[in-house]
Amino acid sequence: MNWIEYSIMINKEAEPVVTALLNELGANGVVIEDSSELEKGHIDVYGEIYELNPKDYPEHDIRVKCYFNELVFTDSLEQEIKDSIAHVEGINSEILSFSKTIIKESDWENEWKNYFHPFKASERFAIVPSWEEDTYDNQDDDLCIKLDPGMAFGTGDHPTTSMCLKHIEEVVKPNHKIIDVGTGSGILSIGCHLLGVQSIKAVDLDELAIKVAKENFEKNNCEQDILAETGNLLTEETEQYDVIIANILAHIIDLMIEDSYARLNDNGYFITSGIIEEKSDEIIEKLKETGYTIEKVLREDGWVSIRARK
Ligand SMILES: C[S@@+](CC[C@H](N)C(=O)[O-])C[C@H]1O[C@@H](n2cnc3c(N)ncnc32)[C@H](O)[C@@H]1O
Repeated sequence: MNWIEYSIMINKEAEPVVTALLNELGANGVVIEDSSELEKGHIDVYGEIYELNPKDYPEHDIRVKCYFNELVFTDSLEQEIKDSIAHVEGINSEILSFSKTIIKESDWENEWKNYFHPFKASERFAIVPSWEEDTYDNQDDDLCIKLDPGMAFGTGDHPTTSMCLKHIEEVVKPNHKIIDVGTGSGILSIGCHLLGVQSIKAVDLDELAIKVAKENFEKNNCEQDILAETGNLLTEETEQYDVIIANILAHIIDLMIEDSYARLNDNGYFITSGIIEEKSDEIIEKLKETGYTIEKVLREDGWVSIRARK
């Protein structure tokens, strides 16, 4: 089976809404190539400054690349993507353009290897792809999440994920019981496990995500402690948790706020992310109305992540 790499040129301001839309329309993996990255000095995990390859970046604005299984990427889906993005508020139609490439299954792994290198996602967590595991020099004693991106969202380089990792490293304790809703690659569950948590449930609506998450749990030797299964938000949950994590999208998080409150123990944490700036006040208001105290709000590149406390 082949994959479709769909590339979309957009203006920077539209990035959060466009990536959110692509995730909603079923994209498996979204990569952002930002021309302004080329101008920054990048420091690798060894503290060395390195240069990005200009070939991988657009000369101006932002290129969003997203990936679809060729069987689902129909003409009507392509049209729906074009129409939805053309109607995004603030989209610059002079910059907007679309292009499509077919990636053979056999080339897929190498394609990711070009993009994906070890990096620090937060104070304590580093993300290390399996093919660089043996050569990674862990000078800072980072907690290393071994990850191959596969076809599920969650490589740690998206601000919505790294902001969750920042909340997690601040509040999660080994005795906590945790549910990771919309686990994707399983990255946040692996992070919790590295902090010593032994009771974790990871759910996702998407069967493929659960398959990839399980593979990643095995790579991190935590498959014994994490129960991974398909599920829709918290609708089928009957147990109580100390921490509920959900990096999805504002309108989906909205649907689970009341259930999250009911499923949390007193003083428990609800860590949410995937909320675009424009929706954050609405979500914060609803969290407060439900009974939560807002403990910390992180913001990055137009995305907001909220830590609420019961
Ligand atoms: C943005 S990704 C987050 C992945 C990972 N947790 C991270 O932080 O990088 C959102 C995930 O939520 C899943 N999802 C979307 N709607 C869902 C629902 N109603 N119930 C459970 N999972 C859902 C998607 O399949 C996707 O894997």
